[in-house]
Amino acid sequence: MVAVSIDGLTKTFGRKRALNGVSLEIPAGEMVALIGASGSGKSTLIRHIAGLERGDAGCIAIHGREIQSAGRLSGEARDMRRSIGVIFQQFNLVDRLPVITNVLVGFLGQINRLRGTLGFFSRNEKHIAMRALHRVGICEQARQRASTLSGGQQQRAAIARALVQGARLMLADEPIASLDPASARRVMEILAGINKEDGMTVVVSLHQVEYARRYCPRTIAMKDGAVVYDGPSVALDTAFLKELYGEASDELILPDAPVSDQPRERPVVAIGSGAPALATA
Ligand SMILES: Nc1ncnc2c1ncn2[C@@H]1O[C@H](COP(=O)(O)OP(=O)(O)OP(=O)(O)O)[C@@H](O)[C@H]1O
Repeated sequence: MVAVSIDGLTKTFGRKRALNGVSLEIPAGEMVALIGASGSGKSTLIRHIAGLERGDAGCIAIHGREIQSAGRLSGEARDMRRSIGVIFQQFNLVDRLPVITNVLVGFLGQINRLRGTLGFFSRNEKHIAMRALHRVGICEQARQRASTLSGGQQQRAAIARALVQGARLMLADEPIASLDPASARRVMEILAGINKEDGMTVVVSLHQVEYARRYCPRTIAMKDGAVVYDGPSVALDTAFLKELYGEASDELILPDAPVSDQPRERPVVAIGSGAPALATA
């Protein structure tokens, strides 16, 4: 089963072409990193996959169902969003509410509106929410206000909410950008664990390539709204990354990136060629 299928997606904001003919497929159960310099189009792509933004042209299907095509959202988009968990850099929790309530919000698409508005959740729903918090390692903080959690804990609560939602596809937009290295590793380990244990498809945009290499077998790199690399993360070499990130490369490239003649095993799109090039293994 293909989790995400994108064909010829284009998006322009004013004169800025944020997405330029993006086409790609992500099989269900993969964990994929999305990398690229600031402004390359990562967040815009994630928002389109999530059905939160409409493209100008092209289409996107999630688990074989079209969520948008030629600038129109499908009538099923709202329903489909339930199977898509989205995590943002800024956690998107309600600060004044307890952590457990924030996680229970994940049920809102599944229960009737009145019950959701009044905040009546069943024993079983509370049990599921506690299990999700246990899974991300913060069940002891369940009764605390969300605002009292550390950044890493807040991000873990956001992941728990996506689990409760019953998502099959997790889109994480720079989930570790504002975390210290230890918290960032913990969040990435949780995402990798969910991917391995539940077979959840995970697409995660990252600034630092080190995390892509460590946790994601596949990396998609973007530049100026286009996919310029799609292949194994281990094959990302220093020369390519310097070209991808330009001046920012010193901050973003892992120190032990392999040398440029590292063998590549999968088809890649190379910077500058504009066309897919089959690299040799
Ligand atoms: N709502 C918007 N209105 C106008 N321009 C936008 C909008 N959203 C994105 N853009 C522009 O589209 C381009 C891609 O932005 P996007 O946020 O997707 O990049 P990014 O790779 O996620 O960057 P970063 O790593 O800094 O978050 C940028 O030039 C950005 O300014």
